[in-house]
Amino acid sequence: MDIVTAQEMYERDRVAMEAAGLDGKMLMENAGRAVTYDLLRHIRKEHTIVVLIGAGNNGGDGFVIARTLLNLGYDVEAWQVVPDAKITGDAEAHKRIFQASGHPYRLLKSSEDLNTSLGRADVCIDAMLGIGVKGRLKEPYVDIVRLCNEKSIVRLAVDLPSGVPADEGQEDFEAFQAHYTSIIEAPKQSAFLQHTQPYYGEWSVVEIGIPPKQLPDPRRRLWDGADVKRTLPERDAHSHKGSHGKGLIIGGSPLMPGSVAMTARASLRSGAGLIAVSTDPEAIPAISPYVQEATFVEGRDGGQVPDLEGYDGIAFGMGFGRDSKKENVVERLIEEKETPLLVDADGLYLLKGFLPALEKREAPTVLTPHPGEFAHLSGLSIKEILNSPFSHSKNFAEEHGVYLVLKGPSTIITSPDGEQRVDISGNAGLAKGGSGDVLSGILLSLMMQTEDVWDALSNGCFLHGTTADLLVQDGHSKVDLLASDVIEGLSRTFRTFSS
Ligand SMILES: NC(=O)C1=CN([C@@H]2O[C@H](COP(=O)(O)OP(=O)(O)OC[C@H]3O[C@@H](n4cnc5c(N)ncnc54)[C@H](O)[C@@H]3O)[C@@H](O)[C@H]2O)[C@@H](O)CC1
Ligand SMILES: Nc1ncnc2c1ncn2[C@@H]1O[C@H](COP(=O)(O)OP(=O)(O)O)[C@@H](O)[C@H]1O
Ligand SMILES: [K+]
Repeated sequence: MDIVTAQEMYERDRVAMEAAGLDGKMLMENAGRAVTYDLLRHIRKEHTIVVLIGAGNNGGDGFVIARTLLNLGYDVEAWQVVPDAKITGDAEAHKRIFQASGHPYRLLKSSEDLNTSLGRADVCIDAMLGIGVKGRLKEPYVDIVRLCNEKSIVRLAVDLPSGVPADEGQEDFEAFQAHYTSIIEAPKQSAFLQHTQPYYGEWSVVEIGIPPKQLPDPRRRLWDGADVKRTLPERDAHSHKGSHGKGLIIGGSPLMPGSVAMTARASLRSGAGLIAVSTDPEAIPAISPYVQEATFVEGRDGGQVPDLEGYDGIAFGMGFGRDSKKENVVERLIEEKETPLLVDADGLYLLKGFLPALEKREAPTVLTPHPGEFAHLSGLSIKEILNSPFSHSKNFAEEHGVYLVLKGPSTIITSPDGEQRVDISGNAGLAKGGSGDVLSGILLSLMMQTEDVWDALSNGCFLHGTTADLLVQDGHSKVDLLASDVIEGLSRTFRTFSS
């Protein structure tokens, strides 16, 4: 499923009209009807419904929705919240159809009247503003949004909760707080950002007849379970341990042995053939009982770098420490240019001074920062990153020729040529030390089992988050879930998603 900006969405409407001959009124009818049937899942026959209709095409959708609900026999009050003169174009055409169908609407004169109406209602449908919103809401929208948000009422939004910008990069807004949003055609960037996503509530996407084959590719999409089923490699019956990758994990220290232990165990639980660990010898007794299948390699004494040859993939950094004396390891890893390399956690701090050298590497380099680590690497503030994660990730990945996995509730995975995939699996049970180490292990393992690093990373993020979701659905809670539970839960997720 594509993820679009407002501009890209307008472009889709244009393509539908010019290339396929659909006209705007037809699209609005399709949109309004599709949204109505989607919203009906949240409405009961005995409910009283208020539909709020704004000035643009989102308001036009509102007239279609109100008409469809009235035709179906629901108890609906349609409120046009702007003067008649503001309803123009396709929206005006649908207003005429609404009236010609014998349905009345109420015109907002004072918010007192609307307040009374909302006070009687069970459900409020926000068809005021969509992707056309510019800047902060003006009156009368601010007042109405506040009234709706303070009422104990089911709040459903059409396309976007009014006031929420469609695109990243805008933080100054006030908006309708939806319990559920029925998104038209494709999710907008703001459905995935920390500061705007909560306004959507739950959401899903309705199809309105725009022909997919005619559409430009935004090179930004949601990665879901169907994608995983389609791309996760099968395990060949005649395979041997060498066919599934021999991985090296460099990390851990006497005070942080657990991180590398979890990475190694997660890697093996995700199908890696062999895993070797290079760590401080003092940490080995703490690691080996937890992951008996792993071997240990020498070479961390006195700042020595282990032998890096003969591996199908290397993961570096978890629990390693940030002492700059250890930077020699980074230099050596970059030189080992033909082996895929994943860098996480402390490794990302040590890597910062060597970013320009990454372009020498021939095999893929994968960086897996959370926003704090990405801020350190990029020199941006965490706030800048959270406000515009799509563009900052893209710029960074393209500039340094790396795969960037920017972790969070919506994880954005960017390829060196700027294509993006978003994984929204996972829950706050993962907001705990160790979750990232487990993810690194899964990613290392999947990277070694396919030529397609891009799919491996996307699948790894999905399997990690989905495992946490499955564990929380049954057995665990978000409070008690541990990173090590996620490792043990992988078996169920692989059973579900492997063919
Ligand atoms: N052919 C199309 O273009 C289709 C559009 N659709 C709907 O149309 C929406 C986009 O339509 P529009 O481009 O008309 O945009 P909107 O419906 O978001 O409305 C734009 C209007 O809001 C006003 N406005 C903008 N910012 C404001 C602010 N901060 N405070 C107060 N008023 C503000 C503008 O002056 C303009 O009148 C989509 O979100 C979707 O719901 C659907 O009907 C499908 C087809
Ligand atoms: N609230 C959340 N919802 C969904 N996923 C989350 C949430 N918090 C964290 N995660 C996921 O958990 C992992 C945490 O990684 P990271 O921050 O590196 O943790 P650590 O370094 O403590 O192991 C990432 O994959 C991230 O996407
Ligand atoms: K809306």
